[in-house]
Amino acid sequence: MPWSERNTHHWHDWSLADLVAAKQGQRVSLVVPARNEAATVGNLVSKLRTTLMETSDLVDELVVIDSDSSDETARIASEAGAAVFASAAIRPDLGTYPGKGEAMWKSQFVTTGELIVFMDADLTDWDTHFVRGLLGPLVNNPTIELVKGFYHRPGEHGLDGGRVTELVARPLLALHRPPLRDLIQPLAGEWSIRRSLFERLSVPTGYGVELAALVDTLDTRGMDAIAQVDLGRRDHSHQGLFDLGLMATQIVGMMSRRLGTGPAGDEVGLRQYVPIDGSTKTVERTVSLLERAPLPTASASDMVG
Ligand SMILES: O=c1ccn([C@@H]2O[C@H](COP(=O)(O)OP(=O)(O)O[C@H]3O[C@H](CO)[C@@H](O)[C@H](O)[C@H]3O)[C@@H](O)[C@H]2O)c(=O)[nH]1
Ligand SMILES: O=C(O)[C@H](O)COP(=O)(O)O
Repeated sequence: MPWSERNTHHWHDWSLADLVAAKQGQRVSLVVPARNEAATVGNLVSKLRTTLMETSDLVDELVVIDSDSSDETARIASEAGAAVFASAAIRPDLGTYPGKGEAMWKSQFVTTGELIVFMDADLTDWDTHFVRGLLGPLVNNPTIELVKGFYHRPGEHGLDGGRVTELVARPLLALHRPPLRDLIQPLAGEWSIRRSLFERLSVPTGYGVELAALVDTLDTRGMDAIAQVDLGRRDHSHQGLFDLGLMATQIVGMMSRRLGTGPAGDEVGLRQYVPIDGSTKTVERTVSLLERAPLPTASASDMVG
């Protein structure tokens, strides 16, 4: 039976009660990295808390990592019932960098669960069963170490992926890691992982984090350590194409590094051109390709370069 049949599941394959019973002895940490998500984080946290912590025992801790927000994200998340940590304030001795991957990497120092579930904070169409689905394979199958969500993305460009998924992630995987083509949403922000694996991964501080986790899990553990789960429908707030260029650069940079063809340093200069008043403005953007080293050896000067 091919991987896509063996290791593809649906969130309703497991009941909440069965999962709570099956996870016995293992703690679950739900981690939400958030940068300026005041509009959505409160509702997200309170729904997750009520359903998965108060009326059931599936999640043991719900942690929002505030990724240098300049809005009310931290206060709103805290009032909704999350434990909130500023990414920059976690282990300051290790330094601090901007980015989603950095927030996720730092979460390891303030969580205790053997099982970690990540969820984006900007979801607009979602439900708490996402967490249930992402835990199903981890709780029930000891060989599974990383679980990726996938979903229908309503109204998105007539395809089921986003713009970076279709134009960057899928082509990169086709060229360089064909087994991962079976992942329907390789960039999904909703995924879960055993702590024992996460702490051994190099973690790009920016948006390369999702694809790097997949590539490195494939390379070190094989496809049989990965599962994917149909979570139904999902929608989120969308970045403009200009900013997705930065995300794409980080993802291509992460892959180049793994192919041994990455740039010498941890930064690249992305040049973009913006039409303004009939002329073209050149915008220079510095894009970080920095990666945090696997946890046991990490220190401020111990970055992957
Ligand atoms: O510096 C940052 C940037 C973003 N975020 C949070 O990360 C999540 C996802 O960020 P977003 O900018 O909405 O990403 P998308 O454009 O939706 O990108 C998709 O693709 C990315 C690359 O794989 C993934 O990291 C995302 O989770 C996935 O939703 C949100 O909660 C953000 O608040 C941070 O915590 N720090
Ligand atoms: O998965 C992606 O490609 C990014 O999340 C962007 O998605 P979008 O094109 O739907 O905004």
